[in-house]
Amino acid sequence: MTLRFSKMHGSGNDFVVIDSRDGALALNPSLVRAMADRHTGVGFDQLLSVEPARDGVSAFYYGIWNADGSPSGQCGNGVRCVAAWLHRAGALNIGDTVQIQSPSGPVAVRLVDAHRVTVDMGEPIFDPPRIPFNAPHAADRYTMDVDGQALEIGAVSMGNPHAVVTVDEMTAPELSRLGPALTGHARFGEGSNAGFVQIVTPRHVRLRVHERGAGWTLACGTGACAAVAVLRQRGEVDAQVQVDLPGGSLQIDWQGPGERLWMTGPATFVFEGEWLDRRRGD
Ligand SMILES: N[C@H](CCC[C@H](N)C(=O)O)C(=O)O
Repeated sequence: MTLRFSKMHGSGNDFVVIDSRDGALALNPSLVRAMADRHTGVGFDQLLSVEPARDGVSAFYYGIWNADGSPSGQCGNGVRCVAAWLHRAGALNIGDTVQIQSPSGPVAVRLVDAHRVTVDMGEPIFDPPRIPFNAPHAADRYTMDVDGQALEIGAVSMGNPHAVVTVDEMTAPELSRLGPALTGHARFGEGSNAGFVQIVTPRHVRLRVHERGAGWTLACGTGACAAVAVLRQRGEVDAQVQVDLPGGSLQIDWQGPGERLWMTGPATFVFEGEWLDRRRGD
């Protein structure tokens, strides 16, 4: 079996994008894990499949698989790459706005240029059962035991679950322990992406994310959205925030509760390739 793919990244969060607009692609966790291997496979944080829309109104559907083979509901850096991929495939023009269906619902993308995309990510979700996060009611912060340490977190969904922790130092050594512990914390029923955010000014933050299903990544688009949503709900950042991640910067715009959140950032092509899957002997 051979699979053609595009290798892309959004601020260093890297992807394999596969064209399944004919709906023929049959992925499974073991194939995803094999392709994700950075020694014996192609290597990626997530695999994204471009498929026919399933809701009858979006232009396309896109599927999201983490490197460990688990599915996700949303991928901020990934949907920007899908938009740029569609432009390169001749299916989307610069300046156009088009709705793309994700596993957690539709988002609207607009090509600013061939390598920069703005996404209407919808409204952040703070209602615990919809994150899902185990709490009696929604709050702008929760204190919980993480690996023996009392940690104050924010919890929000951007179509996928996020925990957000404010830190004074991005290089704090305990982050390497707290990241995985928070990602697998039992209060997040489906796991979480764990973001550690330092407020530089109300319009500028730094962020590192330990992603569910992928580990520490160079950037996380929904993580940037989640961090701004949590901090803005607390009144600690402005409506427009630059989020600096290890792999690059994203621009997040959110007026506040009840409003939709917008993310703008890059989408970069790296190479085109063909996956020669010899595991089946073909
Ligand atoms: N690891 C995430 C999916 C990818 C999110 C991230 N790469 C982004 O850009 O939003 C999850 O399991 O929910």
